[in-house]
Amino acid sequence: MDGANAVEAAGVSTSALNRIDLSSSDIRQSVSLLKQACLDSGFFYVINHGIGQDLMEEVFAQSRRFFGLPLSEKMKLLRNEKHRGYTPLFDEVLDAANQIQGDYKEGYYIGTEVPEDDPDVQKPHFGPNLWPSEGNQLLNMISILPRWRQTMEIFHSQALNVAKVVARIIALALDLEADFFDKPEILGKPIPILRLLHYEGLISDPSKGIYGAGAHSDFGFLTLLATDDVPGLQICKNKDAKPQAWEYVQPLKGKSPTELERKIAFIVNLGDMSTLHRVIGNGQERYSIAFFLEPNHECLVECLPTCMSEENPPRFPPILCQTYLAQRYGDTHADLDVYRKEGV
Ligand SMILES: O=C(O)CCC(=O)C(=O)O
Ligand SMILES: [Fe+2]
Repeated sequence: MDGANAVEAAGVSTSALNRIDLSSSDIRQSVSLLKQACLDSGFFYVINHGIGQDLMEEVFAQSRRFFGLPLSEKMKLLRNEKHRGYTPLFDEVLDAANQIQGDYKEGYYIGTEVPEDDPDVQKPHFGPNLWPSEGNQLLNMISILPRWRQTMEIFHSQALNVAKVVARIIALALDLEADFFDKPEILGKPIPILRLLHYEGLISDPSKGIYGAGAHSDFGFLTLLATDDVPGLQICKNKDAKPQAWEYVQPLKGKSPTELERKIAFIVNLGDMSTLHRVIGNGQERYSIAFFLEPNHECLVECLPTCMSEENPPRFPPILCQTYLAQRYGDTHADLDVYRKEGV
């Protein structure tokens, strides 16, 4: 497969991931490429995903505008207990054992808009979003961030569609019916989380425990990741190897067969089962947009029927999606009391 042709770049090899073309009518080929990619690393590119380049660039531009605001303004939109809003530097610690301070990145969480009068608002991760133009009296954000909410809502909804299309190919690759994950109890009311990320121009130093993002696997079903042109994402295919070998995943701009413009491809990784990955800063500022698709709160996450047998029993006990997410978010994010104590 492509991945075998790793090329050397600045001392760290680059993993050439398979590309799944969502506009292709050859579904068998897509399934086979996805299956190979998942057996190899769980990472692949999705090209021709249908999200227009203009929208993609608008999301990056809006993200830059938001993170460019003074910290005092961003802190007014500090993440709440529903995990919506701004996460400052070091809020997340993805690899506590190897990091001195936490992730050298700031972020912004946006989820499904669930109004206060909707019964679902009781559920963790569900609630109203925090929007920069709202609840902020001191700064007239509307003039600074025009169309911010609109852009994010459109992207959130289109990314969810892309993720669901990818989920169908994953189902086929697992010898399941294409709509296996579309069942009401699995992706009927999923938890789709958009996260804008900004890495300042820091040079990481693994020997000193300084990382853009510490080594981790994601928490849910699958992640779509769009990045700017600055490299930084690295994967480690064998977490048990000593020493661990890390390879870069390069940003990819795929050429659409029907359009001349260059389109940003998504890097996809299979959530919790994904290969360990991290972000290494090279001194350049970097922006990325992550979209995490997690199943319904009450979905029982358990070994799939086609992935077990008598000789190969499930490796993990079943767990409710919301229980697992609560554990992982709790383990990796700062306690909000820290900020209360700081008087935010
Ligand atoms: O910014 C990136 O390239 C990766 C981010 C990531 O892995 C995450 O947020 O889970
Ligand atoms: Fe990740």
